[in-house]
Amino acid sequence: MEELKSAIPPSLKRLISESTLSTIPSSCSSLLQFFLQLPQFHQIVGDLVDRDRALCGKNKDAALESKHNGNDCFAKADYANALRFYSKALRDAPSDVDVMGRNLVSTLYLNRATVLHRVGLLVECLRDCGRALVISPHYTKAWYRRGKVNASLGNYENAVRDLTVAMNVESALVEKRKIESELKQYMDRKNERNGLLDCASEKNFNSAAEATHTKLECVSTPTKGRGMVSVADIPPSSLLHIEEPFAAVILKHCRDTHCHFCFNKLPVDTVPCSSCTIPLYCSHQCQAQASGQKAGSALKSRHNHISLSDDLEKYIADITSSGFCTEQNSEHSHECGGVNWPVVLPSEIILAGRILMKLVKQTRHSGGSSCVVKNMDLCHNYGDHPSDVKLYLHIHSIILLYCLQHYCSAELQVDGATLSQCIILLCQIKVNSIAIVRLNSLDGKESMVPSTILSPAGNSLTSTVEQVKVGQAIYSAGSLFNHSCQPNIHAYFISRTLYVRSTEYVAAGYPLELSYGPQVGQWDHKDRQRLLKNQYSFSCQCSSCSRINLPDLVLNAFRCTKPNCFGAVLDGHLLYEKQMVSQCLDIHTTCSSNPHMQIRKLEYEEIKRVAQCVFEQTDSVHQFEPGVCLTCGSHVNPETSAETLNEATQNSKRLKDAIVFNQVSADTLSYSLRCLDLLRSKLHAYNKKIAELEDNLAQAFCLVGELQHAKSHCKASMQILEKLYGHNHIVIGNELVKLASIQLSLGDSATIDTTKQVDAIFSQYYGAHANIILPQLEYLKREAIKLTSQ
Ligand SMILES: C[S@@+](CC[C@H](N)C(=O)[O-])C[C@H]1O[C@@H](n2cnc3c(N)ncnc32)[C@H](O)[C@@H]1O
Repeated sequence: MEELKSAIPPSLKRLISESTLSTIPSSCSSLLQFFLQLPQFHQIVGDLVDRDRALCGKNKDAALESKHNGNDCFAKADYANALRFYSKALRDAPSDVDVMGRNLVSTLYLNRATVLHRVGLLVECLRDCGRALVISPHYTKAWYRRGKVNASLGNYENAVRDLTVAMNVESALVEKRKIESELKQYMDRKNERNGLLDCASEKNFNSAAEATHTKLECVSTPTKGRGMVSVADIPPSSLLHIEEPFAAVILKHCRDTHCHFCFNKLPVDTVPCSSCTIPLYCSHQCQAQASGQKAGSALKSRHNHISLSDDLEKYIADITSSGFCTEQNSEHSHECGGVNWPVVLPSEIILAGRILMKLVKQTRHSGGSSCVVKNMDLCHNYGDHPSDVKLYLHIHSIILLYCLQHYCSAELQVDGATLSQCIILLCQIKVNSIAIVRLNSLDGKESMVPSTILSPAGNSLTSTVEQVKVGQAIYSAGSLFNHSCQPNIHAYFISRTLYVRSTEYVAAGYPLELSYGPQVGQWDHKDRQRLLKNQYSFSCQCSSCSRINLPDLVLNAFRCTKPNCFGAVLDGHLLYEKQMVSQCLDIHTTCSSNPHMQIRKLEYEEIKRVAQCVFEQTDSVHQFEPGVCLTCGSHVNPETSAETLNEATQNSKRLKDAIVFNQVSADTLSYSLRCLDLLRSKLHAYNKKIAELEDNLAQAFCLVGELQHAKSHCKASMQILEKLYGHNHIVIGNELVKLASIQLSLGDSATIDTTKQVDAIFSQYYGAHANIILPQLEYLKREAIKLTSQ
């Protein structure tokens, strides 16, 4: 793309940079005309769409080579590599190739199932057997393996059914006899005990069913365009909104780790797309929903002179037909077949392609004749984008439409009008797309494994959770929620479904606002404003940005050197308009009458304590000089403090590296403790840098097995974060998870109270879904109860 960009003459670049909403069609047409005469353009488009140059297509030879390598590794009992090679072979294998009379894909699934059985991954093994049978229902070895693994799971009823089918489809007499004798053993055991449920179902788990009972309304706001309110008062933790995405796409860095449809972490038994090597799915269901392909042909027992009971017929039908097919949701079909553009172009462009194709299909289904794609009812701000973004939008719209045209040339014209709509769509995506996130355990464990947190010394890790962005999606109604730096609602995801829940009491008609990223306590006012401007092109007008907040004053502040003064010394200029100060003063009176603002009342006294003078001079614009205490007016030399800060920041980085590489030495710890003393002597007690270092020290002490120290540093970090975020914020919930895991390792009876606090916060943010979002929670609760009952 850089090559194309540099070929554009300055006059055309100027035309694009000066383009407005009404002139985009003509600037697009001019750029298109220019590109059409440019040989590099045709070369680039050819590389992206030409099937002869495609690198992501199925490849029989590559699949056979990986299969061979997998077999070698299996023979040497190198199961980890055998698994890797079979998965790679599955990714490359064309779906219609037979090797030695057997479909290659089903053979590979069974080979992988055998490895999974060997390494004890029984449920995964059962699923792979099912996948082999969906493709080859007469595959004796797959029925046989299925029977064996069901027996290993104690599920003798299904083991008997599997071996009965295996025996019936097997033609060799010797083999039949062998199966028969095993079948007899399983029948005896079946009679002895009832087995577990067949847990190889490919259906998605059923998330705690909960309905929304709150009626929301889209209203027009004075400063933020449209916004959402509730028609009635809402208690905390009410589920307000559930929505499937209009379109969604996985982010590039998660392509090999997360399912391309539901965005959950991939299991070891991944399911690749059946027509290209790009997407990986966690199940046949996700594969079918993304590609609109239906796998499988049922075993026709009657035609094969096999006589089976009705119960067994139904059992076979359940296993051998994948049963998943939704043509409407086939979001990947236009990207499939091995062409390169879905891998090369940025995720937001792929998302735009998915939306355009969905709109084209909707037009087709409704019998619409227009070939021009209509726009979504979403806001955008084309005019506010800088020149380089406008150029990027123009170039990528042309490229994208050329790529899509190869799939549906009749319905998508590459002309000024369609290109203009594509650009608007890309702008809408920039403003309205929502990042799909997952809570990940930083110690690399999805769920808390007892040994990692219970070891009393050495290699003990706290359970640390962080949010990771895995996908990007457009939710039509979800994008009507505005942003607040102190949000009163919380958005989260189960698979790709968006859930929105209130986190505090919200009065009827009061704006329901979530956080697009930066929050009070995390960043100060100017950094929040800068990020929202850069990323979303708006100046935040939320209530927290319109008045003084305690976190904004102290987050990056130095401490006052005068004894007993708790005042903050700012690190840079801070400008407060009169209105922002008086709004804060008003809170004191407003709070008493307004129940949903009670929490602000609590903050008021604290703000006053830290920044008295702000409240004493309410008659002008306040410009605070750096280096002057907000409370007593004493002077502090910010330069010497800044030096200390730099040194401490360097050390924090070293400590973090030592934690990542598990190389925490006594020297690193004692040096970090000296830095902590230094930070505490120079920075305001609520400065976030102190919290970060305390947090790192907690983790470092955990690693060397000094859990008492780990506990006190964890608590010290939390005390600061509570001042910055408030007691019930989800950030505090995450900190409490760490504290509870340390307390548990210490056998500390306080664990039960900590887990109760974690439970309360997570329930407020996730309601009945808390245990799904944070599987560690259930474990912590159980272990804490055990501890108290000992
Ligand atoms: C996802 S949309 C929200 C719905 C939007 N207000 C509408 O009318 O469609 C994001 C846009 O809403 C506006 N917006 C959201 N939160 C805002 C805030 N705190 N301050 C100012 N504008 C905001 C900005 O124009 C932003 O680009």
